[in-house]
Amino acid sequence: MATPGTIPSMETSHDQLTDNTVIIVLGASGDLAKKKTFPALFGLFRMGYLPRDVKIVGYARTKMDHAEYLKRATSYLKNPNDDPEITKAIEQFKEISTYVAGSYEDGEAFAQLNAHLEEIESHYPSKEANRLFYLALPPSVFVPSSKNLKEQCYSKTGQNRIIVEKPFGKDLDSSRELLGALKQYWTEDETFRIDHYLGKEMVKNILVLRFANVAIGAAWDKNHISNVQITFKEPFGTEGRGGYFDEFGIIRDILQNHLLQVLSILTMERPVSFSAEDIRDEKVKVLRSIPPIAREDTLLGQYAAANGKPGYLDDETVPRNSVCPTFAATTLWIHNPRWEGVPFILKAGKALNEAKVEVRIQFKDVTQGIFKDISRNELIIRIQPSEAVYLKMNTKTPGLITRAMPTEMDLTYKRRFTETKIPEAYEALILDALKGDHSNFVRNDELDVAWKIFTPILHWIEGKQGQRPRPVQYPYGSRGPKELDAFITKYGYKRANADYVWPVTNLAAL
Ligand SMILES: NC(=O)C1=CN([C@@H]2O[C@H](COP(=O)(O)OP(=O)(O)OC[C@H]3O[C@@H](n4cnc5c(N)ncnc54)[C@H](OP(=O)(O)O)[C@@H]3O)[C@@H](O)[C@H]2O)C=CC1
Ligand SMILES: O=C1O[C@H](COP(=O)(O)O)[C@@H](O)[C@H](O)[C@H]1O
Repeated sequence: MATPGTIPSMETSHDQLTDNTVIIVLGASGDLAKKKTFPALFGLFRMGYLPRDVKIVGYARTKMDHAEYLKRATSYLKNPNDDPEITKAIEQFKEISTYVAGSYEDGEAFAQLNAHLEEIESHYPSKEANRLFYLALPPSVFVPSSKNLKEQCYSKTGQNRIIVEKPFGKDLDSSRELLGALKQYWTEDETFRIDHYLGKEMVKNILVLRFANVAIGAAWDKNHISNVQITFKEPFGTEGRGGYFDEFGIIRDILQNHLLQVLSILTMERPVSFSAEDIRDEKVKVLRSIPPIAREDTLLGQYAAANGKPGYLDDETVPRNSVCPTFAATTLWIHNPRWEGVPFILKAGKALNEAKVEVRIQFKDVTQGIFKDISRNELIIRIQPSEAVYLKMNTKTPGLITRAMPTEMDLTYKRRFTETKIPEAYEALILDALKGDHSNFVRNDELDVAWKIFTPILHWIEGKQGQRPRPVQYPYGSRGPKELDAFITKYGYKRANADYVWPVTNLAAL
C-alpha cells in the first residue's frame, strides 16, 4: 500500500543514475562552484544520495596541483564544531575528487579530460559509463564548452546529462540564439537549465499547498484575491561585482527568472499529473496569458550611499552615471478567467533593510455591514529566511467584548519540523538531475515566453542615451524607494490596522 501523502510521480525515480557515474564540474575554480556546487555535492555525498562509487572531476583554466584544488573545492564545506563524522566525510569526499586544467575553447584539452574520465571508468565493474556535466561557467563560454563536451567527452556507453546555469541570454533574441546554439549539441532531454529558486523548499511546497488543500484551492482566484506581491530583499549591495551586475540589472538578475518562476507556479492551473511535462505545460500556458510589462506598471530604483555604506555609483567597476536599476517593482496581469484584474507585483532590490523572500497573497475585504474596517486576510509564504506559511486572519477578541481583531495562524518550519533538515536548493536540483527529473528545471519554451514578458521593458530601460528612464534613488539599508508604498497602494494593497501587536519574529534568531 502506498504511504499516505505520497505524491506518485514526485517520488518515483525516472531514469536515476545509481552506478558508474562521474560528475564533471566545469568552472571548478570559480565562485559558484566553490560556494554552491561543491557544498551541494558534498551534502548529497554525506547523506548517501550520490551514485555508488561516484567520482567528481573539476575542470577549469586555472593551473592548480591536486592539493591546491582540494583546498579550494572544499573551502566552503561547513564543519563549525569540528564534528569528527563530518571531518571523515570531507576526507572521503577529497578521495573521490580530481582536477584537470584546460581552456573551454580547446578541443585537445577536452580530449585530455575525456582520457581522464575513461581512466576512472576503466575501474567501474561494467562498461556502462554515465556522465553528468555541470556548467558553472560564464555565458561567454557556454557554447564552446557544450560543443567540446559533445564532441570529445560524450559517453557512448551510458547516459549524458548537462546542467546549465543562468543567464540564458539577455533578451528574447539573444536567448533564442543561445538556445539554438546549444541545441545543436544537446537534446532538451539531456539538458537541465537551473533556476535555483525551483529547488527551494517553499517554492516546491506551493504546488502542495495549492492542490492538496481544498480550502486554499477554493479561494485561489480573482473572486477572493485582491493582489499578490512576490518580494525579494537583500541587505547588501553589488559590492565587488558591480561590473557584472551593471550589464544585467535587477530585472534580469531576479525578476525575469526567480520571481517569474514563483509566479507561474502560484498561478498555473492544476496539472494532469506531477510529471515534468504536465507541470511545465501548465506553467507555459499561464505565462502566455501575461502581456509584456507596461512602463507605467514599473518603478525603478538605485541605491545611494547611506548609513556608512557606499552607493551603487561609488563602486569603481560601475560606469559613472549608470542608470542600471538595483531595485525594481513591476506589476504583471494575467488575462485568463481565473486571474483577470488581479495585480501581481514582483519586487526585488539590493541594499535594502533586510534579507527576505516571500509571497504575500492579500484577500479582498469582507462585505461591510456587520463589520467595519477590519483587516484583510493575508496568506504569506516565506521562502527565506526561516521558511514559514502564515495566515493573517480575524478572530473575536477573547473576553466579554464582541470585537474582531487581527491575529495569525502560524506554520513556522523551525518550530513545527524541529528534526527535519531543509535541503539546500542546489542539493535538491542536482539530485533531480541525477534522477532525470526535469520538473524543477526550466524548459526552452518557458524561457522564451519569460523573455517575451520582460524584453520590451528591458529595451526601454537600456534604450538610447538620454531616453533611458532614470531610477529613483533610495538610501542603502532602507525599504526601497519612497515611492514604493504609493506604487503598491495603486494596485489595491491595504496595510493591516496598525493597533494590533503582532508577535515579534526575530528572523535572525530562528
Ligand atoms: N512565522 C512568522 O514569521 C510569523 C510572523 N508574524 C508576525 O506578524 C507580523 C505581521 O506580519 P507581516 O505582515 O508579514 O509583516 P509586516 O507587517 O512587517 O509587513 C507587512 C507588509 O507591510 C510592509 N511594510 C513593512 N513595514 C512597513 C512600513 N513601515 N510602512 C509601510 N509598509 C511596511 C511590508 O513590506 P516590505 O517587506 O516591503 O517592507 C509588507 O509587505 C509581523 O510582526 C510578523 O513578524 C505573524 C505570524 C507568523
Ligand atoms: O541568482 C541570483 O540569486 C542570488 C540570491 O540567491 P539566494 O538563494 O541567496 O536567494 C542573488 O544574490 C544574485 O544576485 C543572483 O544572481
